[in-house]
Amino acid sequence: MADIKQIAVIGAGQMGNGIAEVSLSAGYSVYLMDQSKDMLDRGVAKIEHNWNKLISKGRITEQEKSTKLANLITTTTLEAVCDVDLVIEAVVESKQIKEELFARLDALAPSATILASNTSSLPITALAAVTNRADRVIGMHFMNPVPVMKLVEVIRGLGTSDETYQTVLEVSKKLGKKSVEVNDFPGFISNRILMPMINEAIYAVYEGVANAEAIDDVMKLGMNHPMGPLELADFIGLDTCLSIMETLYEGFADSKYRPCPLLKKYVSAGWLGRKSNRGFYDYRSGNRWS
Ligand SMILES: CC(=O)CC(=O)SCCNC(=O)CCNC(=O)[C@H](O)C(C)(C)COP(=O)(O)OP(=O)(O)OC[C@H]1O[C@@H](n2cnc3c(N)ncnc32)[C@H](O)[C@@H]1OP(=O)(O)O
Ligand SMILES: NC(=O)C1=CN([C@@H]2O[C@H](COP(=O)(O)OP(=O)(O)OC[C@H]3O[C@@H](n4cnc5c(N)ncnc54)[C@H](OP(=O)(O)O)[C@@H]3O)[C@@H](O)[C@H]2O)C=CC1
Repeated sequence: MADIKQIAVIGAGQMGNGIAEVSLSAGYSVYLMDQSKDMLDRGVAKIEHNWNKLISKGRITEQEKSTKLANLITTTTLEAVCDVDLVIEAVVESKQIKEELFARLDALAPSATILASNTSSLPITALAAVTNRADRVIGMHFMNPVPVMKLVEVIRGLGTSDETYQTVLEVSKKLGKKSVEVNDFPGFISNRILMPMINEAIYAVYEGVANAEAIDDVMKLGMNHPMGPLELADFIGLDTCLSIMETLYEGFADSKYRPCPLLKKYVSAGWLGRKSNRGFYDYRSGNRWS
């Protein structure tokens, strides 16, 4: 099993900054890379905000926060981050972008480096196929919000070695997560089950069965879900939800996964949920409407 000391996280969006946060808290040295300086600044601000909350609750000290922050390096240059033991990719859910990135990572990183993807649904085997290290490519699928949710789905590509799998299990454990082993099929377990429910809730809005609030209330009050499916879709990001549905639809060639036209419409309008302040709810003035 490889001894992991340094982790590079690629993509500083909501998942990337969460993965960086838990990695720093577990004592790893972390590089956080994004193509946008603004996203890096926002990512670090979110990590500091979370730690400030923990300080105010007396769970960590200012000194502990400073020590963890000293182990973080941010950069917009991929070349600057590749000399690490483990890379965790968390860029947008696009097969093309991720494959291009994995090919570049393979060219830049030492041959022993493990390349993990936080993809929600895309085939790990196909990402591995653009590299020359299929045995060291694996899925490491965290849940949102990363600091709170206990699960990591660990997805073995066709060529993932047992050593890579065991190393990633050990890292997940050190991050305080419970791992579940999953084989490489579209949407894995989590999104094969969650996303059709969200898509069905969107169909219910589209067909005028009820408004978003009513649908969310049914699932929260009737089924004890912490968030209703539409609130959760806004939280995940409607662009990500659509990409996942498209992967399921294409991957299984089954019409039961057809993305709802209303979801497509919202994404094409730039209504991406919380991250764009508008989705099934309006977050622009702290106001929410469906
Ligand atoms: C799409 C994919 O590929 C996979 C996915 O991730 S699917 C999405 C999976 N995630 C979910 O389903 C989340 C469902 N929602 C929830 O579990 C809850 O609403 C929630 C945990 C997000 C918030 O919980 P809540 O009780 O409504 O709010 P709140 O009281 O503010 O927060 C509870 C705790 O979480 C913490 N928290 C909430 N959001 C946080 C965040 N973004 N970062 C860090 N901590 C956070 C709070 O600080 C609080 O901590 P303490 O209990 O220690 O004080
Ligand atoms: N949202 C969720 O609930 C979950 C998402 N995931 C998965 O995690 C991944 C990230 O999702 P999420 O964090 O929500 O997305 P976000 O949109 O919040 O963040 C993605 C980040 O990646 C950056 N980025 C895009 N292309 C590159 C690149 N080539 N190199 C470096 N950075 C890049 C984006 O920058 P810019 O804005 O400049 O393009 C953005 O900052 C996706 O694969 C998603 O499916 C997994 C679990 C849960």
